[in-house]
Amino acid sequence: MKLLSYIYRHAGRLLLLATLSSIVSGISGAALVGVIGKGLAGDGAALLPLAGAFFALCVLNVASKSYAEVALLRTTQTAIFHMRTEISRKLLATPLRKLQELGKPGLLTILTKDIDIVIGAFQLLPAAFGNLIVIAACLAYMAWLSWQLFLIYVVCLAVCVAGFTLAERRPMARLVLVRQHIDQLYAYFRDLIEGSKELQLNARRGARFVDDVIAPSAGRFRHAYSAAMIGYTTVNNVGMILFYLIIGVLLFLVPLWLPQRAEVLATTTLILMYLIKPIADMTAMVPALRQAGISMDKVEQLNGALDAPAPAAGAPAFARQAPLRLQLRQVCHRYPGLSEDHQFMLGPLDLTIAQGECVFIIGGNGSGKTTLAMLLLGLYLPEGGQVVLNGEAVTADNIDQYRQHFSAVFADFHLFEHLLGEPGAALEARANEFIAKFGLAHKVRIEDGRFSTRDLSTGQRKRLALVSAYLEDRPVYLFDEWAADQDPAFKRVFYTELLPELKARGKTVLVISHDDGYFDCADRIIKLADGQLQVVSGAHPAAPAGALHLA
Ligand SMILES: Nc1ncnc2c1ncn2[C@@H]1O[C@H](COP(=O)(O)OP(=O)(O)OP(=O)(O)O)[C@@H](O)[C@H]1O
Repeated sequence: MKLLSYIYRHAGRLLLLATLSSIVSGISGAALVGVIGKGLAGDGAALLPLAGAFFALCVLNVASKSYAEVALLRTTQTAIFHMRTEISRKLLATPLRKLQELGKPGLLTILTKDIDIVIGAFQLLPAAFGNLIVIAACLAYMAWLSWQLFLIYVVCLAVCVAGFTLAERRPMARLVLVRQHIDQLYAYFRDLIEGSKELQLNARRGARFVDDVIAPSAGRFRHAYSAAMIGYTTVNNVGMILFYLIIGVLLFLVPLWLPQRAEVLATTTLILMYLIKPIADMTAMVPALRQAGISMDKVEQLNGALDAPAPAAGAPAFARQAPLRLQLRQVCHRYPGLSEDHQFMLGPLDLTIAQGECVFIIGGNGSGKTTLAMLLLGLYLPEGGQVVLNGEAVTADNIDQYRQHFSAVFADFHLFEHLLGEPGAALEARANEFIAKFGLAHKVRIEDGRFSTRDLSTGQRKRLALVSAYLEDRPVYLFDEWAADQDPAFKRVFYTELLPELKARGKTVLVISHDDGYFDCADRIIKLADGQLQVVSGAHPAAPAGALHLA
């Protein structure tokens, strides 16, 4: 039902056309059975018109069935397209903290496995839909032939469906369990792929990971899946036996107390035989449709969790004034810890950064440098206090606009294959210039708006990430331990040439660094310790007096 309503929302018109042609196909199919039944009754005089009706119905049936299948295929593909693009857009609009809380493994399982399962079911829907229409048309024809037989048949069928629904409860519960095991198993697979170096290096550890972690999880999946499918197979087979039983009752027992004309009995039997395949097909689809229902719940839960409120129209804009003035006022951020006493708390911090400053953020591991960077970049909204740009406070409504002032290369950066800028020769030429500037012209170039390769060393890939950041040409740059993977020569180029160049272009540069040998390259140094500003040195002439306060 959820699948159908999703399709209806995204391709309602096509679904309507598909439904109409399926109805024509179903009715013509049922009429064909009727004509065959009449032919079997053996009235010689009527044979010629019957032959005409038979061939006309054949053509109508094939044509409407083909159209319905094509229309349903288009409908389901449209729905699949919307599902994939909608969820990607929503994901991008979701606050980073929320994504971090949802977790990469869970998100990936939903985006890949669950969406694939739903897509698989979407692809079954055309056949399911066609079968439903055939069943409905055949039942209608049966009712027209003999309402008593129809009533008895419908009552028997309803009892069977109720029995099926009851018997299906157990395998259905197993399917829910299967989905939970998939989550766990996929998280372990991710560990296996990302930790393959460590596991290959130590054969014993690798074997233990497979034997003690993956095998039990895969075993739990196998057990639950087999139990679910065996359950469904048993229920389906019992259902088919019951179906034959109903045919037997209608054909041999009912006429004993409710005599029927031979022609009616023959045609009814024909209809029931004709219905065996669509009904068997429908019941065989049930496990896949149930799995899709469970996956659709996951997709909808994710959709709900990602339901970021759209930025309010008329959100306060940032004054396009130069120079930019960035302020943190009593800003704080908290991460949950093992217990209330072990929470990490950054701030409250007060800080002002003026345009053209080169500020180094230093401090020990876990002191809060990256968290401060996330707040400055607008990737986290502060839990307390305000981030203010040019006198305008950053809120959920204007945060997207705020972020457009920054470009960053994170410590755990992601290098995109595509440049993702305004396409054109100018962008490619600038990118190639930067590649040459960063000493990679012999390794990589831009082809069709993308890097010719990303198979490079970590330090080289980080230089390409810098190319992407340079291309964005934003007023504020943030580099989180960018130089950590660079050789001494390029590290020096970064601190003594690239940073001053950016500064000379009027850019504000924020650098998270542990390279104490280059701290003198900063206009100002901010030191964090356990989430608090500790030591501040230097003051940029552009920074107003008292711009920086210790919390
Ligand atoms: N997603 C998270 N959930 C919970 N706690 C977190 C999360 N990210 C960071 N922390 C905690 O917040 C604190 C500050 O982390 P942060 O990454 O800001 O430190 P850092 O100064 O950048 O460290 P490093 O130099 O090691 O990169 C750490 O104690 C860390 O354990």
